Amino acid sequence: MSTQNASTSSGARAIYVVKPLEISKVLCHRRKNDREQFLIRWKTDPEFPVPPRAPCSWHDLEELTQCLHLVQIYLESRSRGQPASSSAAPNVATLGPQPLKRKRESRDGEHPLSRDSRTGYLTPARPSRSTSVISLSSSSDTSSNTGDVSVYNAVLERKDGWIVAKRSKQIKVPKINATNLPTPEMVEQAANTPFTQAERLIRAAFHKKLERIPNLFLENKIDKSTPSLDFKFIKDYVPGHGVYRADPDTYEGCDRPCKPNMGNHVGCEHPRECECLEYAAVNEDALTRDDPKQYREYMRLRQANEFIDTRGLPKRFPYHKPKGERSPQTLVQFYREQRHPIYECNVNCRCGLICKSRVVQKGRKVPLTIFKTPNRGWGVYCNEELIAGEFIDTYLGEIITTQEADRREQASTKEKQSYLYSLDKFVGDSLAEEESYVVDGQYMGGPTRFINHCCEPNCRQYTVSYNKNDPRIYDIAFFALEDIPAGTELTFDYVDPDEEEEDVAVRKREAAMRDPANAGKQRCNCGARKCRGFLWT
Ligand SMILES: C[S@@+](CC[C@H](N)C(=O)[O-])C[C@H]1O[C@@H](n2cnc3c(N)ncnc32)[C@H](O)[C@@H]1O
Repeated sequence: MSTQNASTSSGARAIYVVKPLEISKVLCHRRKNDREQFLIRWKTDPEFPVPPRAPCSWHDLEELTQCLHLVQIYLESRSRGQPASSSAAPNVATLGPQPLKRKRESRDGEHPLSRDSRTGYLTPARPSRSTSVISLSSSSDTSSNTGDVSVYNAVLERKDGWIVAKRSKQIKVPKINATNLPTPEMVEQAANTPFTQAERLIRAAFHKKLERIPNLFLENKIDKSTPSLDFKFIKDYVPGHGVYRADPDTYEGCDRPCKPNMGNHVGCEHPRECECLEYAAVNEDALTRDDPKQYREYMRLRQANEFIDTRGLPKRFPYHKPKGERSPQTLVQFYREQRHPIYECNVNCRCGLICKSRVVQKGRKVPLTIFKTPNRGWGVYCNEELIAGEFIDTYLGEIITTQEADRREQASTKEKQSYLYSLDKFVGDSLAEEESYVVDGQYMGGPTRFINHCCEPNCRQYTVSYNKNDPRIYDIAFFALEDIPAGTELTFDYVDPDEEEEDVAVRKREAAMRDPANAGKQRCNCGARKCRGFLWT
C-alpha cells in the first residue's frame, strides 16, 4: 500500500493507491457519502504458518485505480451470482487442429500475517511503504491454529514503515470476524447497491487500452461490461520461458528480385524457382501439362509416401489479386480448401516489398469490433465487407512449451475457458509433439482471441510460415471463407472436422444431447443448422 497524500490538514484519511500485488481479492461493495467503496482483503505473507486471517478494509475507487481488474472480477462474479475468485481465470477453449483439453484451478493469493504476541501487532514479512492509518476490523486467532477464532478489534497503522494492526482502545471499532467477510448484512446491502461509478471507470480504462490499437473498436449493446482489464493487446508473439525463436537474420531467403508489374493478378512470377516456395503445394495440373514423365514420377513417390524433392517443380501460389477497385490479395480456393501451409517471403529475401508473397506479415488491414454477444461472451465482427479469401488477422499470445501448457492446464478449473492454441501443424512430419509449442492468448493477444466458435464458420485458420526450416513457430492466420457482409460475426470452427451432410450432423447432435457423458460439457450456442451441440466435439 503506498500513500499519495501522507495526511490531510482536515484530519480526513489520506488517499492510498492500493497496489494490485498487495491484495488478494475484492470482497464486497457499498455506497458511502455518495461514493462507491469496495472491501478488499489484503494479502499476507506465506512464510508465517498461521491460518489466513488477513485483515480487510474499505476503499474508494480513487484508491483502487491500479486494481480495477480485481474490481472487475468482483463485478462480473456478482452478475453471475458467484463469489469472486482471486484472479481473472481463463475459460477452457482449446483451439487448433489437435484440441487439447485444458483446465484451470483458481488460486487464492491469500497468505497469513504474523502476529507479535507481545504487542498484538500483525506484521508482514516485507516492510510496507504505507505512511498512514486506516481503520479496519480484524480478527486473529490468539491461541491456536485450530479454528478457535477470538475476534478482537484493531486499527491498522504505520509503524517503522510496516503496516500493523493494533488493538484498539480509544476508537470504537465494531467487532467483525475478518476471516469471514463479507458478512450477510454486507452482502444484503450490496445486492441493493449499484456500482455505476466502478463500471464507468472500468470502461474508460478498457477504452484507453483500445486507443493504442488502430482500427479496433468495442461495442456492447447487452450490458455495461468490457472484456477483462487483465488482457494486454500485443503486436507480436511473446516467447515464454524455454521457447527458442530463431533470429530472423538466420531465415533462408530467396534471391530473385520481383519485377514491379509481374505477378500482378496471378501471384509469384517464379513459382518453380523461388526458394521460399520450396515446400509450397505442387501445381499438379501444371506439372502433368508441362512434363508428364516428371508428373508420373512425382505421383509414384507421393503414393509411396516417399520424400519428394520439390525444387524446380511448379508450385501453387497461395494468393491471388482479384481485379477491382477494392481488391486485396486473397487466399486462393486451393489453399482455402486443402489447408496446405502457406510460405511467405521474409526479411532476407531479395524480392523486396512489392513481392506478392507478403500478405499476412503486413498485418491486419481491416477494421474490427469486439462486441458483446447475448450467449457467447465477446465476439468479433469486421466493420467492412470481407471478400472470400481475404486475410483478417493472426492469433497472438505468449508462446509456451507443451510442458508449460500442461502445467497451466493442470492448474485450471473445469469450466473455465482457456485460450491455448497448439502450434502442431508439423507434428508427425518434422517435429515431435513434446517439442512443439502452444500459443496462450489468455492474458495477451490480439482481437482474434475474441473470435467465437461456429460449427458452420465463415472464417478459417491457416498456417503461415516465414522460415521454412522452422516447424515450431509460424503464424496462425484467419482468412474469410466466403464473402462476409460488414457487421456479421466472424467465426471459425475450433475443432475443424470434415464436412458432413446436414441430416447426419443433426442426428449426431441429437445423440450427443442425449448422451449422459456430455452432461458437463460446454454447450455450443452457434445456432448453425449443422451445430454439433457442444464445443470441442
Ligand atoms: C477463444 S474464446 C472466444 C471469446 C470469448 N467469447 C470471450 O468472451 O472471451 C472461447 C470461449 O468463448 C465462448 N464461446 C465461443 N464460441 C461459443 C459458442 N459457439 N457457443 C458458446 N460459447 C462459445 C466459450 O466460453 C469459449 O470457451
